[in-house]
Amino acid sequence: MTAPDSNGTPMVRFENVTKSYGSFVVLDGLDLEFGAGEKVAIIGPSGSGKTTVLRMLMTLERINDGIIWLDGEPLTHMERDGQLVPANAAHLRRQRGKIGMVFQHFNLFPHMNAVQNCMEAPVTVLRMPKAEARARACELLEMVGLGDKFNHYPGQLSGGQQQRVAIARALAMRPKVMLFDEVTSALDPELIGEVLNVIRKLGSELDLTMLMVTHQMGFAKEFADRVCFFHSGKICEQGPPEQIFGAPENERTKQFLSAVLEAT
Ligand SMILES: Nc1ncnc2c1ncn2[C@@H]1O[C@H](COP(=O)(O)OP(=O)(O)OP(=O)(O)O)[C@@H](O)[C@H]1O
Repeated sequence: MTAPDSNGTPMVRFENVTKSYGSFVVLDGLDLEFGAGEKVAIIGPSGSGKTTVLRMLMTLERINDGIIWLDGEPLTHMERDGQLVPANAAHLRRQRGKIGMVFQHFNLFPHMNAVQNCMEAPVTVLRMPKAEARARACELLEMVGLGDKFNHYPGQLSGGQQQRVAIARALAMRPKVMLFDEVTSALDPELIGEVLNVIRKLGSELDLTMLMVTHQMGFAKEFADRVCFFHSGKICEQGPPEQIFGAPENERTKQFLSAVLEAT
């Protein structure tokens, strides 16, 4: 189902990944691939492990077993004396820069304006010259429709505008993969559309691998090349949106979708 890149290497590969908190197993031997440029929606009930998949990919926490690969290189591991060993903090930091993540809460720096928010990581992490980082920030803010808000501080922006700054900020690191974790959940209903429009635009204009945990089934159906339905830390069913939403095969998928669609 994945769209491999020209070398046939998936952009992301989870290989037998397990994540536990104490005795509670959240991801249970997960095998999963995402192709270069692929748009994937991750859906499933609360607590099924959707966010954990993104957090493990972002290396925000360590996995207990297995390995995650990014663009053919070990993400969670590093090579030492010809062996793959768990990555050290410096390796994780370097790898993390290749992945952009946008969260439910925008987490912008309140004392920085929109341009400064987008410049901060490229300057401090990538050591990008300030003029270049500023030009890139402006270009990205234009792309997310905030060309007239360069000097606005988060407190002067609506939730939807702040989330669009957060998207521009993540893109400023030139990530290979963008992760979106319920990015519209904290927004007032009338602001959701503007953020989804930006994601739609990025999907059509940039050749980025985009993984999205979402409860917006309508958007998932329209946007995703593939939908993965999670249940209890495993993929229960996956396939093109027309299959998952139109003719789901698994009983759990059917139950979940009928409950969600009934509630909307
Ligand atoms: N730091 C943690 N410590 C202990 N348990 C955790 C921790 N983080 C997540 N969990 C548990 O792991 C399970 C999976 O959480 P996760 O956030 O991945 O689910 P989710 O599918 O994204 O759910 P939701 O749709 O509600 O966000 C949940 O039962 C959660 O309580």
